[in-house]
Amino acid sequence: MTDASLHSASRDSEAQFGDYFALLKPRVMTLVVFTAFVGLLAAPVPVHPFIAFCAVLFIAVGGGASGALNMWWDADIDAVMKRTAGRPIPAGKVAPEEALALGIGLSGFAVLLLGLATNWVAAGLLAFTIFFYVVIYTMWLKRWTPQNIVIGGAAGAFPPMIGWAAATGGIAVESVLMFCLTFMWTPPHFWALALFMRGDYDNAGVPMLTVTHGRKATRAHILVYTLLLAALAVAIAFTGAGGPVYLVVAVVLNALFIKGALRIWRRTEEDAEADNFAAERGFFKLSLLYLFAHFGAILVEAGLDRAGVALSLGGLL
Ligand code: HEM
Ligand SMILES: CC(C)=CCC/C(C)=C/CC/C(C)=C/COP(=O)(O)OP(=O)(O)O
Repeated sequence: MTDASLHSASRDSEAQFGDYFALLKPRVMTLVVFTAFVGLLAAPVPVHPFIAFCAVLFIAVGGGASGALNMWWDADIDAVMKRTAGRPIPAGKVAPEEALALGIGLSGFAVLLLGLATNWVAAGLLAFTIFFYVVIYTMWLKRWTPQNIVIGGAAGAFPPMIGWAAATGGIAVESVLMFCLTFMWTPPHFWALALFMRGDYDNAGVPMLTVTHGRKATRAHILVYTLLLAALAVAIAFTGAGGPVYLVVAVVLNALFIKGALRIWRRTEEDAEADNFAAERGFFKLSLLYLFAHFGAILVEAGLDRAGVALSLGGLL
């Protein structure tokens, strides 16, 4: 924290439910929760629908709580970035200590109830993910190194492993592959946004790659990570998590993603200024579809596997 005064600022007006809800970063968490949901349903262990619902709910609450803690700690930099200046704390709607209390309270609630509803491996992973995002990424890496999101991306990659652990009580090759896919996806996802958010991170003094190494280097980094991601994403088709449907989705989306990354790499700042970063904005949107479609395909493959097992069992009877 560089500006302690923000952390003790008082509220301008009465907070509404929507202001507290906004602290949970609900839009980002939808995709996070979807990956956890896929991790849970892709596991080869049937889970009672009510337990599955509770598990996904508690993972969502834990994720949201980590967002509130991130906003509490980052209130000073959020206040100077255009994209985040309207968030509940810098906007004076919610007092920092309220966000802190909400974040800690919901984190404890989510971890405890996930443990009681499923098992303590899943609850431990959820606690570790919250810790990683809040302490390792937000409090330490984000303001220290341009590798912040490469290492910190691990936080966003754990949810499918939490889902899988909720169903099985453990960790498996498939859940580690889902982690790796999300982990490799995070840098291109975020750096595309950093390119078109231009001055925000400079103004806030956050050492994002765009600030420390410039936009040209960031464009090259996006391309390299996209190529590595594509190799991994297509290889997953030939593992227990993949299959023919996944392969088609991965080939199509990775071809589009590589095309987008190549286009971004070739562009100069003048090209980007001329069309207001259209290619970079398009690539960021494509990144969201990319992850959603890959996890959707993993879910379909798990469903097909189960249908196959049911059919062969039916044949035996
Ligand atoms: C450390 C890793 C990550 C970083 C630094 C990052 C950064 C960001 C940022 C700064 C935004 C704009 C957020 C805003 O609207 O205020 C964003 C948007 C988004 N991110 Fe990420 N992200 C990361 C990981 C993830 C993960 C793992 C997921 C999902 C699995 C994800 C899903 C999304 C979604 C769905 C949006 C769009 C939200 C909207 O529509 O407004 N992100 N990301
Ligand atoms: C289950 C569980 C605990 C899930 C956590 C998932 C997780 C760590 C998601 C990270 C996504 C995210 C909002 C990054 C924003 O980075 P930032 O904080 O630097 O972005 P900002 O500038 O928008 O605040």
